[in-house]
Amino acid sequence: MNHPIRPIAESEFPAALDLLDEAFVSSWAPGQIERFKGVTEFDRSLAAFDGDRMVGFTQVMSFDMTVPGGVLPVAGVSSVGVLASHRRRGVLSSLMRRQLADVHAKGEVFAALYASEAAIYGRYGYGRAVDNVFYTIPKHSSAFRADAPADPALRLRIEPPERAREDFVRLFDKVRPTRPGLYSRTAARWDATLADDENARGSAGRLRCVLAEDDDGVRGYALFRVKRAVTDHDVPDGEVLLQELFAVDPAAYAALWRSLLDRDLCSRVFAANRPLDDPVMHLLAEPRHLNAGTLDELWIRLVDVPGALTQRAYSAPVELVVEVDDDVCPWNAGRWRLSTAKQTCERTEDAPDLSLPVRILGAAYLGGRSLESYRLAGQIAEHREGAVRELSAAMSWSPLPWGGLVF
Ligand SMILES: CC(=O)SCCNC(=O)CCNC(=O)[C@H](O)C(C)(C)COP(=O)(O)OP(=O)(O)OC[C@H]1O[C@@H](n2cnc3c(N)ncnc32)[C@H](O)[C@@H]1OP(=O)(O)O
Repeated sequence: MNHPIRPIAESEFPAALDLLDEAFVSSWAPGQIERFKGVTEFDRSLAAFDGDRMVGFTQVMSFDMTVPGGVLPVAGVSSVGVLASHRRRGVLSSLMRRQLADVHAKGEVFAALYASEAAIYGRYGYGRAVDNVFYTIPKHSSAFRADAPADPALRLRIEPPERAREDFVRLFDKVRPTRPGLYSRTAARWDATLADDENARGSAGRLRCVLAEDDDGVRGYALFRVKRAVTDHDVPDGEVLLQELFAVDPAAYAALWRSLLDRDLCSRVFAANRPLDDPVMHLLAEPRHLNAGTLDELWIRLVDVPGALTQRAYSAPVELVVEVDDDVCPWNAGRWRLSTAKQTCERTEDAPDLSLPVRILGAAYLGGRSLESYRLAGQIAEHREGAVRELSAAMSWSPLPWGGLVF
C-alpha cells in the first residue's frame, strides 16, 4: 500500500488539525480546537501517511441513533480530509475501506455521515437517507391559523443558555427516540452545541434561548441568535437565526415559534436545518411564505445488512428476496430473504424479487426515502412486479428522519 493507515495517538492531534485546516481551507480558532478534541475518539481516528507525513484523516464518533422502532449504536463518520498534494490517488478510498472494516469488526450495523459534497460517498455504499429543509419566514406573513394550538398554562422563560443546559439535555433526550436520525449527545457535543465564543458568534450575536414550561416542567426550547440590522431608512430589520427548536407537544412547539416570529426589531426568521415534515408549515396561515429550499442531510451506510434490517421496525409486513450489490463490504453481497413477520433476514439462493446496490438500502433505512422513486430512476431492478412498492411501503416511516445537528 502506498499510504499506510493506522489510528493516531493523542500526541499526533496537532498534525491532524494542520491537515484538516489545509484540506478544508479553514482556520481553527482557539475554542474550536478544544471542542473538536473533546468530541474526538483517538482509537477511532485513522490517518494515512506518506513517510512520516500525515496526508489523510478520518474519524468515527460513537453515537446512539434512533431508527424506525428503536435506537441503535451508529458509527458517525466525520472530519474526512486528504492533503491537496495527495488527492485523487486513492487515499480516501483506502481510508473508507479500512474504516468500514473496523466498524464491521466492532459490531455497529450502520454508519452515518454529513457529506461536504454529494458526489463523494455513494461509491463507498452510503445512500442519501435524509433531506432537510431551510426557510426564511417574513414576520409580516407569519400569522398562524386561527386553530393553532395554545395552552394558557404555558409560560415562556428567557435564560442565558448556559444556565438552562440541564433543561435542554432532559428535553432533547425525551424527543430523541421519537424521530429516526436524531442521535445521542455527549457532554462534549453539548459543549460544542452551546459554544458561544467570538468565533461561534460571527456576525450573528450571542447565543440566546427561550424555554416553554408549565408547573410540571419544561415542554420545549429554542436556541437562536439575532443578527441586528436596520434598513437604509433606519427601520429595524433584524433577523432571527434559529439553531434548534424541540418541543414535546404541539402547544409548546407553537408557542416557541410564535415567540421567535414576534420578536421586536426583527423582520424574519431564518432556519437553516429543519426536518422535511416540520409542523410549522401547518401552523402558518400562508405557508407559501416559508420560502423553503432543501438539501441533503444524513447519509447512511449499512455495514451489516442482515443485522441492520432485523433491528428496525417496519410500517407494513413484507417477505421477499433482496439481491444486494456491495463490492466495498463483500460480506453484504448476495441474496437475503427478509421476513418482517419472523424479524429475520437470512442468506438464500432463491430467485430475487429485486436487485439493488447497498447504497439504496442505506438511503431507505431511516424510513425517509421511497425505493419506488429509485426504481423509476432505473436504479433498482424489479424481478417480480410490485416487489419494490411492497418493500418501499414497509421501510417508510413517520415522522421523517432528520439528524438535526451536523457532526
Ligand atoms: C464526512 C466528511 O467529513 S465530508 C468532508 C470531505 N472532505 C472535504 O470535502 C475536504 C476537501 N476534499 C478532500 O480532502 C479530498 O478531495 C477528498 C477527501 C474529498 C477526496 O480524497 P481523495 O484521496 O482525493 O479521494 P480518492 O483519490 O480516494 O478518490 C476516490 C474517488 O472519489 C472521487 N472523488 C474524490 N473527491 C471527489 C469530489 N469532491 N467530488 C466527486 N468525486 C470525488 C475520485 O475522483 C475517485 O473516483 P474514482 O473511484 O471513480 O476514480
